[in-house]
Amino acid sequence: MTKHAGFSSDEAVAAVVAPPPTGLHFSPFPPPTKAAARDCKKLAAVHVDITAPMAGSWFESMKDSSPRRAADAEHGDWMEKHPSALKWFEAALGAAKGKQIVMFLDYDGTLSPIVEDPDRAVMSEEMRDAVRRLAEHFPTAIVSGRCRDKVFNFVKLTELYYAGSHGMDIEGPAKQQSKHIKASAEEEEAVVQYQAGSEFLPIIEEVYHTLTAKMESIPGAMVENNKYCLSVHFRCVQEEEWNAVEEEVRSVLKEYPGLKLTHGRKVSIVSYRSIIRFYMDLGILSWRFALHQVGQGQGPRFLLKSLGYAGRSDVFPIYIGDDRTDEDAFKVKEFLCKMAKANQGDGAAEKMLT
Ligand SMILES: O=P(O)(O)OC[C@H]1O[C@H](O[C@H]2O[C@H](CO)[C@@H](O)[C@H](O)[C@H]2O)[C@H](O)[C@@H](O)[C@@H]1O
Repeated sequence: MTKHAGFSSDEAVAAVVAPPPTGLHFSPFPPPTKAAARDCKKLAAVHVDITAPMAGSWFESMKDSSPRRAADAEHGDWMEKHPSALKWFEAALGAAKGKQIVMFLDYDGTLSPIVEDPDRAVMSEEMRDAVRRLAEHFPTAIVSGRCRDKVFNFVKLTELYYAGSHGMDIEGPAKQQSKHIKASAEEEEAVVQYQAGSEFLPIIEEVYHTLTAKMESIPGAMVENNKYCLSVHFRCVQEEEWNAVEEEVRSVLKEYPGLKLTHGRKVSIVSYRSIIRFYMDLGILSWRFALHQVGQGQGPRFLLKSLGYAGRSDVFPIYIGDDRTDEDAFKVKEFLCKMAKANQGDGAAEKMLT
């Protein structure tokens, strides 16, 4: 498999949002694995408690976040736990039949190769063309941890939705530009927009400066300002120094108890809400609630609403991503499915996700 041909990638973990379980609208798809069930149970432990002492497992888990491509036993084990959704491609096609597909694509590591310098994570023309063609057929959103402007500057396709800063900052095409939205004449000029948590911007900015100063003493470490969240990169830091990076980040965050810490691929992400909550707000993950009418879903379900698909049961969202933050999204999806099956309301889900 070519790393960046089409939407497949040896490193990518692609998730196809499962149709509703039996008794509601659909049967489980793809078949749940034991590993997936375990991951689902670990949901509450995904985010880092910065007041807790640094666990030794942090280091191992960080190494795992950039899986090796070599076909060794460790890699085989990783692949077993993270099976490619392409295995179920035919089944996915079948399950999507007659439904409206909505595409959610991660940027780094999915549309662009992982590189040492985040500013050089350029997307190929071939990939841009593939996304362009995809968007001709399905409403398509790019979901990224990067700030929205930055990811737009990489992708440069005006017909897409962009959910930057893990969904805290969303902008869609003017409705007249989107063939997927049925807009009234007055609405045609309107640009779909959503920003949340602007009151936290000064704090994020302050922490950005503090962390940047702290990282100066660690060769290779770098802080990226993604507006609503920050990424502390350590891809270019010697492995022996990774703990130093983590300790510095945690010591700064102790002064800001409201801020959350999440880990991606050789990156520590600082945000004012957990990434899982970002995705809840984005609406991808409230999908099941809309589908099953189990609860009201407290997130704005922004993208789905603006596309006019909220509450519809004939929609088939597909989310493709490669990072641990994307895995959060997949885990929540599994979790919501369980909640739906257990017939518990949104309130319970929200409580467990906070
Ligand atoms: O959720 P994502 O959109 O995947 O955001 C996660 C981080 O992606 C970017 O960092 C990753 O890609 C870089 C360029 O290839 C690489 O150098 C880095 O090690 C990766 O973690 C982005 O630069 C970060 O801001 C995001 O947090």
